[in-house]
Amino acid sequence: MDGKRKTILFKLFGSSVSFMRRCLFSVLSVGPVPNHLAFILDGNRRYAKKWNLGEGMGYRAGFLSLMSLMKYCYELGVKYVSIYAFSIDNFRRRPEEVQYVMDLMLEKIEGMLKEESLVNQYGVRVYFIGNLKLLHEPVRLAAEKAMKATSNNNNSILLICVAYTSTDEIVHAAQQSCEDKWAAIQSSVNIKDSQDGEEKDTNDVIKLSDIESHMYMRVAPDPDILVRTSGETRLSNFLLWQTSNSLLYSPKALWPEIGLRHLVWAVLNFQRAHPYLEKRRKQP
Ligand SMILES: CC(C)=CCC/C(C)=C/CC/C(C)=C/COP(=O)(O)OP(=O)(O)O
Repeated sequence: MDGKRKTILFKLFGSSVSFMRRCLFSVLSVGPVPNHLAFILDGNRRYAKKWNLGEGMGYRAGFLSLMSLMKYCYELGVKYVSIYAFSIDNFRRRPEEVQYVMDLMLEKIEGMLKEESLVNQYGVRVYFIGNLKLLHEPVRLAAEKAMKATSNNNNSILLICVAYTSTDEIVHAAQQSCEDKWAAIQSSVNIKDSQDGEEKDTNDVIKLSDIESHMYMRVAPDPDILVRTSGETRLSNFLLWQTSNSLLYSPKALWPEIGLRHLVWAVLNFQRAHPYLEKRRKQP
């Protein structure tokens, strides 16, 4: 078969697969579609080992899976996708491994800024979530640039958790809330001193809403589903505050092996559990 025919056949195959996927999503959309999916990308190094690849290739394969899954999520109508891309604990890995992931991130973030990228194709707004000061400088700058460049996109939201752990997020939010409260108390004392007026209500109790308004994840609702690949059933310090009513799904597949069937299975399970999850959410 000559090259031209092969290309035509390849394109035909591609468009019929995408047509069937869209039909499948139309059927799935008859039930409730999750608004927010969160993923722990586990098993990249094991994938590389399994296929005798260099460790770095595991991460590269992981990035490709991430792109396909994001595409499926947005086609299905999921508005928010969160990923655990690098935890604060991951900085304790071998320096050359950390450097490899940072270089890969830099390369991929720069790719996101290109016009033909998935992010621009689907109108995705990107947030980098976490203690960004811990990132290598070029990655932090690229992350800030990507957040700014996509700030007018509003079809879907991608939250990339890097230099993130839940405990760090909670401590940060608690510290910020205390600082705000302290500043409010100070300013009310100053007003009282200068005006010698009526005492202002300076409630010095920190409320749940104060903490929540300082969480890094405040820009998104709580996840409906949390997926952790490679059969692990631990949360590993990811979104501990936000997942008390999320459906947890832990397929055996390593992250680079995750695909459409896992997404469909997760959504079907969510739809089955939906009445119960909704009831839990409405409880005060
Ligand atoms: C720009 C952007 C979002 C890039 C993301 C790139 C990417 C795939 C990062 C994954 C990093 C990571 C530490 C995954 C955990 O798997 P693991 O290495 O712990 O695998 P293991 O469980 O087999 O050891």
